[in-house]
Amino acid sequence: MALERRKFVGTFIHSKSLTDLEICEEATIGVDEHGKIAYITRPGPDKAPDGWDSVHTIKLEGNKFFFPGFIDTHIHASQYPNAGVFGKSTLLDWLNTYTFPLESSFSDTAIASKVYNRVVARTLSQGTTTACYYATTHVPATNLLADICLKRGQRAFVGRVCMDRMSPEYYQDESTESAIADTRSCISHIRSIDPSFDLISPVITPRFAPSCHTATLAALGALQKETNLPVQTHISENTSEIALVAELFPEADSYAHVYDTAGLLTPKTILAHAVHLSPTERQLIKSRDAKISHCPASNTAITSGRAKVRELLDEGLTIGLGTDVSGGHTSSMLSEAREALFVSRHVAMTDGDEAKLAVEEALYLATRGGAKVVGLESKIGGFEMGMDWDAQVVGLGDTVGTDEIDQSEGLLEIFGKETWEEKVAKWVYTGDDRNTLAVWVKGRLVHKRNGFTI
Ligand SMILES: O=c1[nH]c(=O)c2nc[nH]c2[nH]1
Repeated sequence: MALERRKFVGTFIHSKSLTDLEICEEATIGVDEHGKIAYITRPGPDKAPDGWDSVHTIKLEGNKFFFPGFIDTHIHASQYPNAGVFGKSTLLDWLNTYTFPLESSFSDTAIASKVYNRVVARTLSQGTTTACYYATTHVPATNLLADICLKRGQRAFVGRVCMDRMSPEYYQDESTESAIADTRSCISHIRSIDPSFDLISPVITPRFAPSCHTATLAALGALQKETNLPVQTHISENTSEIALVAELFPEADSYAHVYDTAGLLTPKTILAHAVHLSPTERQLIKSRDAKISHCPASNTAITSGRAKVRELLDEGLTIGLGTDVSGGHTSSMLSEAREALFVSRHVAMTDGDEAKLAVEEALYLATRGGAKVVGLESKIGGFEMGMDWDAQVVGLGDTVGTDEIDQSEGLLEIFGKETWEEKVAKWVYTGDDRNTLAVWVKGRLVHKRNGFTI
């Protein structure tokens, strides 16, 4: 879709590295007709190239700033109606009690349409510009999710879930052959709506090792080799699940080894959770350059465990954040970043202060880290020349005036003496989607909060 050139002026904040959050005041970014960053002037008067003088300008003032869009590296779109509904369950009983009954209802595309439209609109409004979605086993509903992401403009990886054992009879693939045929059918559909997978990409999705026969895992590994598509699955989330994997795959040395044997541990593989990995598994994952989606809200909610993110980072693993709705209760990546901060503090209570993540580290994981996890680090996750304009405007509200409580929505308690670093910390710890005023994906405006003018 042809776009107009635009200029964005004001304060830009993004991660340069895990520990370096760059704050650029009085800067200008020019975005071209293709939604790409064509030039950056930082800081100081705009040094626009020829032809950019009369371009529409979006200028931020006060406690507002541009921030890269969030990248959710693991979210079950179909489970969105269950967000917050998990009782006291843990993974295996949670799947049977809450998850499989809901997912199976997506044989009805009217249900799928309602849920998928809602989750895509909601996550866009929360600043998620890229999402790695699990759908369900149903081909029509999975294709519909891809259509909805394309129509609403969210960058997405859409996975048709493969599961042919250890699942209820009413909700599982008939055979290895049918799982592969249905997966191919979704790949073809996505190719028909987005031929170069520019915005929407298929992702090969074995649910997790226990729900796939060895032959199915191997066939999905072969499909990955044939197509070079990304893979997403779960690993080492919960101790009962790990025991089940050992029972079902007695020949395997470890959970990670099961995926490796099937050819599913690749540089394009996203492994969600990774809470209880052994040192040997970590080494194997690193040697295959597979990626990890850390899901702290879910790991807490369904009591899976506390992933030791500092250790994983120190070992050089590539990590992003995933909301894991509805194991996780929130679809907001801002909340997920906060959960990552708090879980790291719980780890610190036993392992020492070194385990604590800093705000800038959590934001890195939610943006640049996520971009690496989904293999798009040259395109998204930061503000660099040639990158796509996947961005959000964050507004914290005006500095507080009187001791009356201001009832306008989304105002944070900014007293006026805060540095930008402190304002960002207030956003991460006390903000929500009311602070997300506008969102763009590849230069296209995909969400604007009522009352915000651009
Ligand atoms: O958090 C999770 N959510 C799921 O849907 C799932 N399936 C297998 N393992 C899982 N873990």
